[in-house]
Amino acid sequence: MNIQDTIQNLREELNQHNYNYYVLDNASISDYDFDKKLKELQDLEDKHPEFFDENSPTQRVGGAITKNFKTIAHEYRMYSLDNSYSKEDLVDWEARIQRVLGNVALQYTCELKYDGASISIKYENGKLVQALTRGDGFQGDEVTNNIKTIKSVPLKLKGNFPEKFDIRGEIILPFAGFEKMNQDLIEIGETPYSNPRNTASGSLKLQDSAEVAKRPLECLLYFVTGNNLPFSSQFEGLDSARKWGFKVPQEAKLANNLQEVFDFIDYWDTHRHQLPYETDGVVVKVDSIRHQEELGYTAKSPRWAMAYKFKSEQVSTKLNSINYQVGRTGAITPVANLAPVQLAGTIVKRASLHNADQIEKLDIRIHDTVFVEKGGEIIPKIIAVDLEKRPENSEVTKYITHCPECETELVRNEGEANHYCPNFYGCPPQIIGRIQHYISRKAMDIEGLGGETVALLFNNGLVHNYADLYELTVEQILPLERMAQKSAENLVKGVQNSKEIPFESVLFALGIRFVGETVAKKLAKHYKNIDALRQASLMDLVLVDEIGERIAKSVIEFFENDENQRIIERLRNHGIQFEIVEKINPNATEKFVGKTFVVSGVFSQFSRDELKNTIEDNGGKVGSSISAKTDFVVAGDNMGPAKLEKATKLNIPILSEDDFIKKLNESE
Ligand SMILES: NC(=O)c1ccc[n+]([C@@H]2O[C@H](COP(=O)([O-])OP(=O)(O)OC[C@H]3O[C@@H](n4cnc5c(N)ncnc54)[C@H](O)[C@@H]3O)[C@@H](O)[C@H]2O)c1
Ligand SMILES: [Zn+2]
Repeated sequence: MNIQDTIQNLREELNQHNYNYYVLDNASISDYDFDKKLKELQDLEDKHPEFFDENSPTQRVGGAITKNFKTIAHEYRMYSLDNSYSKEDLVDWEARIQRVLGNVALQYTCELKYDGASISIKYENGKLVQALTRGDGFQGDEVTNNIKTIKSVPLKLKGNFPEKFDIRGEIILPFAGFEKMNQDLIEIGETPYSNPRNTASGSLKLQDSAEVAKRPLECLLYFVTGNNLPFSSQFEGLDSARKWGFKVPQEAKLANNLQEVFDFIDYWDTHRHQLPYETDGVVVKVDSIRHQEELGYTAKSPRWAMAYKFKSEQVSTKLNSINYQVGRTGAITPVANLAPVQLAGTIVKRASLHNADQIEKLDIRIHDTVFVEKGGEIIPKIIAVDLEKRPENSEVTKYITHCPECETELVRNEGEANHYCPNFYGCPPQIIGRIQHYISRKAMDIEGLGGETVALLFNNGLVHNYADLYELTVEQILPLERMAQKSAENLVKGVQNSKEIPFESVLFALGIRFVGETVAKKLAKHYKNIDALRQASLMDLVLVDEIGERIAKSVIEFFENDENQRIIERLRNHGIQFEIVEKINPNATEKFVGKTFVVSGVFSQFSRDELKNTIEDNGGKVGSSISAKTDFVVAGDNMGPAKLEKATKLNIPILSEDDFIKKLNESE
């Protein structure tokens, strides 16, 4: 291949990766490999300036605009950052700067590099007016409504702010929130998200801002841009932004020379794992804005800033074997057993392999030497195989075809990543898992009974499903390992007490696939009792607010099953709550009887659920979409434009939150 073709191929390949990464939020190579290829291209282009192309990925910001949002041009361009991987790179950078500025003394602002999705937010007269993604740097997606749902983004500023400016920051998902989201997904049998960055970036592009509001996103700010700004350095800029009400991390430091920059880098290279969010490096910025202006920009990044990337914590180790775990919903998860190795402060023995596709994509084989990385995931993951160390007689991994626990043939539904064991009622880990879920805190909250005891009860033939729990006696339990009179009595008592648990938690406890806590609440509220839910048709179910076809089908399948019907009858005979107990609200009135409301947007004094409850408590109905039957629309902070248009067209009065409260307090 000649040089020109090599360059062309690299450009095409990198463009495809950019698309996967920025548009689909689904990278197909590691960042490390991506950066290596980009560097390779840069080197070739430097050596062969005759093949220069302003559209090369080395010359352009990698992101892209999507078609799902309004495209708007940035008033001030958004740039990327130059990368450095060593302190020598920074020394060279300072020398380049001093060639431009002369031998002036330089101060640097050092900041952490937050790993999320960049955002530019425009404020006018102290009010948030617009938020754009970086897009291709010239124009971005308008995601104002989604950004407004993030609690740390001020809608109104305080203090002495300029009349008009843009502020730049990063939308991130802190580890705790990310893990909670994943825990919720795992609980209902869904595949967890792969890392916080992609999840944050994907969240920005959701169409329904009410969905975005549920995600624990945060916005960390690092740069103010505009005309006539009231500060003359980056460090002062950060401080001003803090005073106007923005969340600007306090870790930023002013360094008086490169040595102090290195100290900052060294400190955070070891302490970054204690931060509540992910950072992949440090950003070093020439502090004086006058100097920044003098230095200017390349096609892709400012000359006055440099990202220093931490070496991602990677180790190589041997893959000894692959285990296949069966979850409570029957989903199969392959797990790699590794030769124990030290990584990011812990000893790693296992790594997630996700699913069959992942194994095939990376061509992971037993006895391979693999690279393991610890990112924002709960357990580390394998990112590549060291092919040079592959043993000669190595064989392609054959994914299992039968359940390792019950030997049933596995199935894989179209469009799903995981294989399933369909032996719902005979596969031990599924049975045990279902009972463990049933007794868990958010479900039936059974005190005196833990996950291990459930397994013990099952293995001793005492329970086969959660209805069996209610027939356990102290005499039956006592002979079990480590079981004393007192604990046996507590167990039986705990089980009996669970008869008080309200219907919505019972519905969650049943463990219907895709029916998590929130969905269970919705269904309980809508149908009021289990018989109404059991008789609901597919059509009927999907009409319930926020219930999609996938959930609806799963509910129907659950109730069609004879075994489930029998178990439910037994639970009913034991006195489990199968209908909602209406709370009597002393503030309830009849003032909204016969009126249908549609609620849209985000509110400051109510959560959406509280607002809906208030309407219902006062006799009104809450509709899911605007139609001729709607009497009022209650509009929060960022009602969707389509809804607004529809309401106006149909001449339906739109109430602000304040209007609604006024109406509520009006005498009848
Ligand atoms: N794996 C893949 O397929 C793939 C594809 C494309 C890009 N990538 C990865 O994405 C990265 C390149 O993306 P990029 O062009 O957005 O550059 P970048 O993420 O390396 O740096 C620029 C961005 O850093 C952010 N940032 C965070 N903290 C900041 C701070 N304190 N000050 C200023 N900016 C801050 C800003 O949003 C800015 O846009 C590389 O790490 C690359 O490996 C990977
Ligand atoms: Zn099985």
